[in-house]
Amino acid sequence: MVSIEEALRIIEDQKIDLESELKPLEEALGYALATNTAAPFDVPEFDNSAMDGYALCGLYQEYQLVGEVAAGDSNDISLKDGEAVRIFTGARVPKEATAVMMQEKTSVKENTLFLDEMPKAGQNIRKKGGQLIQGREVFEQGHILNPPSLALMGSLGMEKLEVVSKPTINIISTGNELVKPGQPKTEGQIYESNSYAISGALQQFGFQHHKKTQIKDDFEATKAGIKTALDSCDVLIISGGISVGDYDFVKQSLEENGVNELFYKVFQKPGKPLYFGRKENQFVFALPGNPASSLTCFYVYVLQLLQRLSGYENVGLTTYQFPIKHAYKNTFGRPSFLKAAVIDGQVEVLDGQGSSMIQSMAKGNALAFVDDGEALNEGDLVRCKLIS
Ligand SMILES: Nc1nc2c(c(=O)[nH]1)N[C@H]1C(S)=C(S)[C@@H](COP(=O)(O)OP(=O)(O)OC[C@H]3O[C@@H](n4cnc5c(N)ncnc54)[C@H](O)[C@@H]3O)O[C@H]1N2
Ligand code: MOO
Repeated sequence: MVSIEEALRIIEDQKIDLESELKPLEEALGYALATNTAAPFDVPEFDNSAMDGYALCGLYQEYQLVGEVAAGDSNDISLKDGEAVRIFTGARVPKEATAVMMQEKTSVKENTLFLDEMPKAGQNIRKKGGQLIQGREVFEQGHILNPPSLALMGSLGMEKLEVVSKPTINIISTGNELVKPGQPKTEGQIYESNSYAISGALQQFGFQHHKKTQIKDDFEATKAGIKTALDSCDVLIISGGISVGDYDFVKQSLEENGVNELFYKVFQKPGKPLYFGRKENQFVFALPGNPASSLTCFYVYVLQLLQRLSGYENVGLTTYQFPIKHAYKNTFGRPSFLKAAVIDGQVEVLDGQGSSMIQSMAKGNALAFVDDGEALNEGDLVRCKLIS
């Protein structure tokens, strides 16, 4: 049995080879850049107007109007002192322009433009290179592509990006008692639900599973199912069958498939029988079958590895500290990740902390960490990971 810290360190210490691929912009969200990126040209590439209005040559309150420039126009109007052109947001500002005045502060009589106030030099002109200078670094390798990053790369004309590949993930659920939702079930059977939590949590963080299978509690079937799943994934996530019962065949089946144990059992609640192993460059998590245990282990351990395999530098859920709304003592005999709700900056530990209880986790939004035997008074700070 290892401590939570030891388990996390073992995951962190794994040597990992990253691979990269070209991704179209539309599919690159959430990927880490595999290379440094420099700006191929200045952004903006030319001085342009920040307003619909008039581009002015010289600083006066009255101008002679000599034409119009719309966004996308490439014609070059040259202005003389005391002249102005009608201009629109994003349109190229003539070289000689001193400022742009927004149209609400102007009036036009015949060909003469009158301003309500004196313009200021440079006003409402977005300067060439104001955001990025050609050749300078835009993003370092490892930058995670969020929506504004995609916009920026698009504005640099980049259609495909060299990104770190994400791992291929397979899911196996084990248990004779499990029936797929929508199918008839007999007494003693339950509907399979862990795989939906895992595939949902994968999607929540920009991953997706490749194949999902269900295996009976049978040694040969478990061994064969694991072998098949390992044929097509980088990370295998198994739920159930990892404890010490007579029908728990996962650990032995992993060994027989050449997977080396890196840790088994963590001193924590929920999720004590968590297993982590490796076979060359493939990783296996066997999550305890209890629904709250398997999902908690995903958030605390599996996510970290998936993000590292994707080239992320900062991995896992951030830990925040919130004052607790009520006194609480952890009497479970193990350090605990408690189902909790963070509301208005305060954390409430929810009823229904059993490892099989998923409804409290579904209604909450956080895992609150309380150490073994720790007694908290109202207002004490609690470390929380926000899960939704
Ligand atoms: N003698 C001991 N018994 C148990 C121990 C122990 O230390 N000694 N540990 C308990 C703890 S803690 C946990 S957690 C569970 C984990 O057991 P398994 O990983 O072997 O899980 P199962 O026995 O297969 O299932 C446990 C529980 O969860 C339900 N389950 C399983 N898979 C699913 C699924 N895909 N969807 C919905 N529900 C699922 C299953 O029906 C069981 O109720 O072991 C304790 N026992
Ligand atoms: O550790 Mo188990 O996950 O308490 O139920």
